[in-house]
Parts: sequence; structure tokens; C-alpha cells
Amino acid sequence: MAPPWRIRRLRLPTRPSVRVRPHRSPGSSCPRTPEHNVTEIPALDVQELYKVFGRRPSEGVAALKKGTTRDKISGTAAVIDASFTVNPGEIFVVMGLSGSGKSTLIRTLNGLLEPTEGTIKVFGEPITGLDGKKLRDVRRRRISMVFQHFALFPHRTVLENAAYGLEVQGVGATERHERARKVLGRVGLDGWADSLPSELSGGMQQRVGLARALAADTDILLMDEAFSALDPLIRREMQEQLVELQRELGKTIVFITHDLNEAMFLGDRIAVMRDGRIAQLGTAEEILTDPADDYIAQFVQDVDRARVLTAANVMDAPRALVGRSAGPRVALRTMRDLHTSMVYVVGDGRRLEGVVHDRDVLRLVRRGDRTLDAALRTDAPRVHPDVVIADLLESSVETDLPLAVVDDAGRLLGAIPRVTLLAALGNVPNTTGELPVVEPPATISMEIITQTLHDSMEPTSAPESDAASERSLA
Ligand SMILES: Nc1ncnc2c1ncn2[C@@H]1O[C@H](COP(=O)(O)OP(=O)(O)OP(=O)(O)O)[C@@H](O)[C@H]1O
Repeated sequence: MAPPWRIRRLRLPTRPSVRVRPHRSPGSSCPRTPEHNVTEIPALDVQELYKVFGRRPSEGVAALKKGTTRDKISGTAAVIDASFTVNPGEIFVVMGLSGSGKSTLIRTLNGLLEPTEGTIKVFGEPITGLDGKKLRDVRRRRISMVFQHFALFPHRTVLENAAYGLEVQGVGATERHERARKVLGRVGLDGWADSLPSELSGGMQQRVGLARALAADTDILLMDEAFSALDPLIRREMQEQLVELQRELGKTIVFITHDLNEAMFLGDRIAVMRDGRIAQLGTAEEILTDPADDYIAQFVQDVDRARVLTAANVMDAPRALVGRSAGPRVALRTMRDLHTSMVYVVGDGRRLEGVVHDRDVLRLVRRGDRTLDAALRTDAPRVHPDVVIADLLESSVETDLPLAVVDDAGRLLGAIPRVTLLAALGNVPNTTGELPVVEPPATISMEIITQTLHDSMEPTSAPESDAASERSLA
């Protein structure tokens, strides 16, 4: 059964802007959602793609379409009915265990393999069915490839290796060396231009591979297990650098990996492949919180949720809040009704102005204050919606208050009580009953609050306007 925090997340306006984590910083592992302009031509558009190896591949496809299972057809069905689009500027990860069809899929994308059936368009141009010369032309202009084992020329210098793609494109020596030198600087290889690959560590060699792909200045980079041969620390460094470079250069990247954590770290969206089929396609959060089937659920159970889920993913709708124009009585009544000791105070457009606590507000009501000004505290802990929950733990233990999730414009999007944070980490429900938790719990008894509200009623004066309060919450 889906944990309640997941259901809540899906109801909320979880993502404040379309490209959610454009400022993912090195060390943070926020997966991002791509900026998706529906009118934009996809960088890659793959429809009903099949690749069957064997003697009569078309017959294999026909049998698969009729419902014959993969193990019953003659030949090997490496890719079965794959349909997806990759948006420009997106990091699209294809993830799956060995033999699931990832490499075959990527090889059909760059034209190294002809699909048995289906279509592939690169920025709207079909590449399926093209003759060799046209296909090579599209590939040269549009697509570069980075391989797991670097594929560097051992007797060429780092600079010549980095310039190789440009050489193939027919760019003159001076220009290609100049461009390659710039890109080498970008990937942190300043000063290594004249070295041979053998003088470089594995991580540095892969930087050369990356530089070569970047120097070619194609729109799309296909990366096949590009970091799999690297030591874990270097690998992490490369992942972070790839995200940085992608952000700077806006390349479209299709990244193949069998490593789920790498997929979750890099992918704006992830296609999980199993036995030739795409078993699920979605953001890291979607796959983690809403796995399509038991296979995927098992697959993701060891993922470090704290480094994938963000404040926006786990926050509760902020229930305990009042508008700035509400007075102490409205605030106290809200706290009484929700059994909590604190409410958020928001101004126009739901901008968070601060919090008030029950004891302070009770005093204001007894004193007959008409505004919340004297009780307003502005030191409530605030977090950005894109912060991963691993980075929320410290803030959460330092305070008894829920963390207020506030966007760049200062708007209150949600609240994260500690219980919600812990429940999200453990992937368990945060409530055992019907009532949602609103933290922190009340510190004054209901009777005292009700009595105070009753005693403070002034039949002759206009009651504080709930309507005015609601208007400012809208
Ligand atoms: N040229 C080929 N001829 C016949 N079968 C092939 C060929 N290439 C791949 N296959 C088969 O297609 C299936 C998918 O292989 P593929 O290499 O695409 O998977 P993968 O997910 O990339 O695996 P790995 O991570 O081990 O490379 C496998 O069963 C494989 O044996």
C-alpha cells in the first residue's frame, strides 16, 4: 500500500517551477525534472522501437506483437516496443541490469544498429531508413558518444584525442586544436594537452573522452556506462562534473548505467529496462515513491532515499496558517481546531511572514490586541523545496517547529514536521490513525483556549474577519 506521505505528495503542487533543480550543487544528489516545453521538438523521439537479433528478426517482432513471450521467439529480442522522447537539455538515463537491452538501445540511437522496426527522430529528422552517408552526416552534426573504456588513441596526445571528433568533421588543425584546448580546460585537464593517454589516470582519461565528445559540439551526448570503470570517488566527481557541464552547456545527454544510485543522481528522467522492455519511465522520485511493479519496487528498496527525495517531495500541505490580517482570536481558534501550538502567518500571495505560538497568542487575546504583531516570530526554520532530505535533518533536529518549505519568492509551499521527515526516510506511514499529524502539539488545554475565546467575545464590536484572513490566504 502506498505510504500516506506519498499520496499527499502527489496531490500537492510539488514542483514550484518546471526545471526544478537547475541549481543542484555538487554534493547534492537532487534529481531534476527537465524544463519541458511541449511545443519544442524533442531531441530524440523514439517510437515503437524493436531490435531483434537472429535470422528472421521481422518474424520475431511479429510474434512479439501477437503476444509471444521473449523466450519463445527465435533469435534474441534485445529491445521490445520502446517509445519515449528525450527533451533538449535533459539528462535521460537508461538503467537496467546486464542484458536488459541498454547498449542495443543506445546503438540504435546513434545509428550503429538498424532497428528491426520503429522510428527514431533526432530533432525531428528521422534517422531510421537513412542511407549510410546521410546517417553519418546526422550523427556527425548531432550525436557524440562517450564509451566506458575511453576509446582513446594511445599514440596521440591528449589534445589530438580531444580534437578527434572535429578532425572527422573536417575542421582545420588550428581551429580544432584551439577548440579542443578550451574544452580540455573545461574538464579540468589544463596542462595535460601534450601528454599521452598512458600518462593519465583512469579518471583523467575519461575526462579526455568527455572532452572529445564536447569538442565536437554536437547537441546530443550518448554515454554508455561512461563512468563504470572508474573508482567510486572519481566516479562521483565525474558525475558531479557532468551535471555542472550539462547545466553550463545545455547538452542533451542519454546516459546508460546499470547503477541505480548513479541513475538517480544524474537522471532528469530514468527509463528502467527489463528483458528488453522499458518497465518504467519517470523521475527518480516517481520511480522511488511509485514503482510500477514489484520488480522495480525491489530494485529501488536499497536506494538512499535521503539523497533523492527533496523537501518538495515529502512536505505536507501547510494546514496551520492564518493570513496577516487575521487577529489573535482567529489564530487561537485555528490552533485549537488543529490541536497545535503554532500557526504560520502569511501575507499577500502566501508569503511567509513568520509564526505565532499559542501561549503568546493567548496573551494577546486576553489583552484584547487586534493584531498578531506583538507575537509574530520571524525566526521559523525555512528550507528551499529543492533541498534533499539528507540536508534537512540537521535543521530538523535543531528545532521543535516543522520546517517551512519556502520558494525563491518567499511563498510558503508546505511544512515538514519531524515525524514526516522520519517517515519519508523510512518509507513508512507517518500516522497510525485517520487524523493527519499537525505539529507541534498544543501546549494549552482546549478548555482554556475555548474559555479564553468565550471570555474575550465583545458582542458590540465586529468580530475579526475570517473572510479577510481567507482572502489573504487565497
Ligand atoms: N550483436 C548481437 N547479436 C546477438 N545478440 C545480441 C547482440 N548484441 C546484444 N545481444 C543480446 O541482446 C540482449 C541485450 O543486450 P545488451 O548488450 O543490449 O544489454 P545491456 O543491458 O547493455 O547489457 P550489458 O550491460 O551487459 O552490456 C542480450 O541478451 C544480448 O546477449
